[in-house]
Amino acid sequence: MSDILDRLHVVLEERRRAEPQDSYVAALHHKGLNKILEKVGEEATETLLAAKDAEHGDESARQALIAETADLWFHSLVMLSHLGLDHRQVLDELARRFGVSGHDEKAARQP
Ligand SMILES: N=c1c2ncn([C@@H]3O[C@H](COP(=O)(O)OP(=O)(O)OP(=O)(O)O)[C@@H](O)[C@H]3O)c2ncn1[C@@H]1O[C@H](COP(=O)(O)O)[C@@H](O)[C@H]1O
Repeated sequence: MSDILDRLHVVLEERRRAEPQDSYVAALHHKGLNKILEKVGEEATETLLAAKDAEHGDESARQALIAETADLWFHSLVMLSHLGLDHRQVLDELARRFGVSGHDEKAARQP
């Protein structure tokens, strides 16, 4: 799971230097933090609406919630990238709360 975050991170870093007309992420960086935050807010709202639908919904409602959550995570990663941060600091923080260092994180996930 964190492998895909690592790979996406590499792409997001490249997009900070890309031309806005060539890439959605580069266009977001070009528009600036306020636009990125607007997208994070939009995706958060869409995610909570999808969660309400999924509560008593069918499989397609559950899939829609997964897609909206992916949009929210993705735009949150763009926000972190815009500010010179990335998923590794967030995973380290979660690991700290879980009572392990980032280094021990994989071991802690073993059943
Ligand atoms: N994971 C994603 C991803 N998830 C969602 N999105 C985009 O996020 C947008 C979602 O916003 P909306 O649903 O509001 O759609 P929209 O109306 O088109 O958006 P706006 O015009 O309102 O900004 C869509 O345009 C999606 O295509 C993503 N765009 C890119 N990625 C990843 O980022 C990488 C780099 O993307 P580019 O910068 O486009 O090369 C890609 O290889 C992907 O791996």
